[in-house]
Amino acid sequence: MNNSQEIRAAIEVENLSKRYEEVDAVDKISFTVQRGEIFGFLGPNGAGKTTTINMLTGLNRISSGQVKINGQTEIKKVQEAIGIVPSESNLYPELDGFENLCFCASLYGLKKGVREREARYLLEKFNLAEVGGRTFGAYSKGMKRKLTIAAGIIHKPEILFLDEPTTGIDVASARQIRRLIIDLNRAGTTIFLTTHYIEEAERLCDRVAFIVQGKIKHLDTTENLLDNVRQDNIIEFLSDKKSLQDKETILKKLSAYQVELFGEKIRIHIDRKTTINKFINIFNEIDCNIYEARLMRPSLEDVFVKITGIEVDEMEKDKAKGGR
Ligand SMILES: Nc1ncnc2c1ncn2[C@@H]1O[C@H](COP(=O)(O)OP(=O)(O)OP(=O)(O)O)[C@@H](O)[C@H]1O
Repeated sequence: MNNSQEIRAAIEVENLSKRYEEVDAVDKISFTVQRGEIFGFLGPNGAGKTTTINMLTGLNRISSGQVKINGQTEIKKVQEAIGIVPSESNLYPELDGFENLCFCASLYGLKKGVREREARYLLEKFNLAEVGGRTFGAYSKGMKRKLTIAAGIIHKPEILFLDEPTTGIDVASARQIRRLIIDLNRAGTTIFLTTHYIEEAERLCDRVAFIVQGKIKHLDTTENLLDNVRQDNIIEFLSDKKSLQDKETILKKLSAYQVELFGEKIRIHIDRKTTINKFINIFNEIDCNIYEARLMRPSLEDVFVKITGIEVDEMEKDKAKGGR
């Protein structure tokens, strides 16, 4: 690794492993997170995401390998530079929201005036001002998650670790949290997050590592991962039953393409450069009515399934119970 890479790297991981008695929870993983990135660790239950994040933040002992945060191997020396948001909240149920935030800020040595000001600011920013005086134990799941994130950033860390930030919360709260993550990143925070929601990784992350059974199966920019499957674009035309009666003529006219006809729909597999004008002309020639055209873009989900062979429903169903 050359010097310029070293300066830019927020997190460097080399051959990191964690072995529990029976299980290689994390098995010789290596990756680097650059300053200013949102880096996602995507994998099914039990893949090793939490174990990894815990080793990166000093909460779990490393079996072998090396972690550097801001070039430091000793986590204590960079404690103030990092913020940790665990998947299960670590806040005190008997303290109210404001007190919890002030307490976390005191752990980082913030003075009373500063921590109270920051706590008030964050309660406001996270739409929790009204419940700032309510005990944490009485918060809803979404409120708890937001306050836990607020607690993780009260000391303005350079690098934020988020373990499953939107698991088990409703759609609106999940969307708000994603917005907050993007805002934090735009303000300069490097983000390392774990998720088993592919859509979340696609929306948020600059780069994504697929982790399965403790190993990184693939690591690339979200753009490159999507490029893997974008050659397989499909355009779907909505027609009507009468227009689609003469299937043979339609298929003959479109014989240069892979075509599927079903119900009132015509699906045509195209490459990225194909425009839809030519199809409209063809449909006009054969008196086929078209009411709607829709480009069906493949998603990160398609890439994930292609690379790991894991069906997404399997991966997401266990944790989907709480709704998002
Ligand atoms: N304290 C422990 N003792 C023994 N095995 C453990 C321990 N913690 C985790 N494991 C095992 O290590 C593997 C990885 O677990 P980990 O919690 O890191 O996965 P994960 O990807 O975060 O999963 P999830 O999405 O379900 O939280 C699993 O097989 C798990 O059973």
